[in-house]
Amino acid sequence: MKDSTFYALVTLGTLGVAGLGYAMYFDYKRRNDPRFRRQLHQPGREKKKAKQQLEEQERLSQSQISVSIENALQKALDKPLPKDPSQKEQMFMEQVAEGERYAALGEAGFEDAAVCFYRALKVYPDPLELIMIYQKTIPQSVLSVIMGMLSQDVKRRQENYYNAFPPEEMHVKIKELSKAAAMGETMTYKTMVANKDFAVGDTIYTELPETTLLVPGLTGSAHCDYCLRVIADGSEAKQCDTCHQVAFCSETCKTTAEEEYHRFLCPGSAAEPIAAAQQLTGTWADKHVLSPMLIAKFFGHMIHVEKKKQEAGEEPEYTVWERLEHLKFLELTGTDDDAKNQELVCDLIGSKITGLENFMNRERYLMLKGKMLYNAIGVRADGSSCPVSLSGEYTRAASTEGLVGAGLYLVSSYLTHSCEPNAVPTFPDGSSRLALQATRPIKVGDEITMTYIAVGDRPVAARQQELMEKYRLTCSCPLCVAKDE
Ligand SMILES: C[S@@+](CC[C@H](N)C(=O)[O-])C[C@H]1O[C@@H](n2cnc3c(N)ncnc32)[C@H](O)[C@@H]1O
Repeated sequence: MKDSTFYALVTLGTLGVAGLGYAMYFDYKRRNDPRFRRQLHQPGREKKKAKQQLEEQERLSQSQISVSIENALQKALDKPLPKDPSQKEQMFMEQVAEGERYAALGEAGFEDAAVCFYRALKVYPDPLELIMIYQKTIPQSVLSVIMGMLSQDVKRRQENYYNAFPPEEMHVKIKELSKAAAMGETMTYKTMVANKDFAVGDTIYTELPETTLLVPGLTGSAHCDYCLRVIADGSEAKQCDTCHQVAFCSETCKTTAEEEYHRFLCPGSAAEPIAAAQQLTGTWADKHVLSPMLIAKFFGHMIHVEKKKQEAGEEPEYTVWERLEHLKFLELTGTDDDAKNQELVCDLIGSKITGLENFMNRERYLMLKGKMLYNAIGVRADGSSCPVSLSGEYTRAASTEGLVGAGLYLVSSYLTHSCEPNAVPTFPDGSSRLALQATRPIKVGDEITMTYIAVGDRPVAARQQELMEKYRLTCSCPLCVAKDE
């Protein structure tokens, strides 16, 4: 059964608009969606109106606009927004009516009108649709202020993002570093630094993954498909009642997996197989190509998390999508296989979430694949660390021994590679819960590093070649820089 269109709109509104930033999404649609472009640029009367609006916009000096944008945004954000859907609806109606009253006063009422319309936009499930309605119904000067508020709001959110992420209790910060790299270059990148001193063996933080994937061959009965833990001998593995192809270590893992992703990905019963799910499982099990399955699981997880927050009336500061957006990714050129996998993922998740096929276009699919390949970390069940290495695709890999799967971790993704790292991801519970352990003394402000590849006693050229091929990075770790000089 499909989830309601309203829920899908809210979810995709969150993903597509709040997630990417209204302005970016707006701009993206304008460039890529012909239907949207047509709606924006309607001929005849609309063109004339647009010209008048442009002239009006020019009349307002830049300084006037920017002052009023700052003020207006502050006013709009000063009062908290309701959380309850019916209160939101009521507030929406009130703000639009009030905005219209202010707009009717002419220029003197434009700032207050923009505040009201902006607050209405903040609670409307599909803000993009509302902007399109505003375009046809409110004075252009007010719309200009609203669009300015929007980009200012997005900018503020971007700037503030790392103030509250990672959470304080993890004792690390994300900082931008510039440093000398090989061959005299300077590199600037985001990295994780310590917020306090750590001794060798200390656990710096622990982190749960957003999504995980078991190595093919371990599914079925040996390991829990949700937390990757070994299912102990004698304990009753709880298999999916329909496909019997995945097992869970507990009823909780089974229920959570069902809610988050398995309801999309279950390949069905032997009697009635679901073709797309079977093919996706085959891509992973036979070809060892991990990204389609990771993407599908991640999507299921993200929609589940956002839906839960909505149901609980929580107003998350940032969505899971926004957090993912902040991670770097490999820019990839799509292959025919990618196109097929994108279709499979859309078929599966789109069968439950209306509108997903519009959201999950080629560009976004490749971006997600690039995020997974760049950031996923391998998981071992026995307490030591061993990033995954697969035949077709890879994750950060120190060695392939003891591998049970891969996970996407939003904080640990920021760990920089070093050929002589000061930390190592470990999995002390035997599950995918990651505990980052210090392997050297770390002082406040020090960059925290892990190794993405097998270092051993390999020569610098071999390491650099692998890092370039897999991560397109020229390693600036002390070991590589020293060897280059
Ligand atoms: C997976 S991301 C790590 C997090 C990333 N710094 C970010 O901003 O999200 C990999 C990127 O980090 C930087 N990086 C990681 N390890 C590095 C190293 N040893 N030397 C230089 N750059 C490195 C490069 O910019 C690389 O493209």
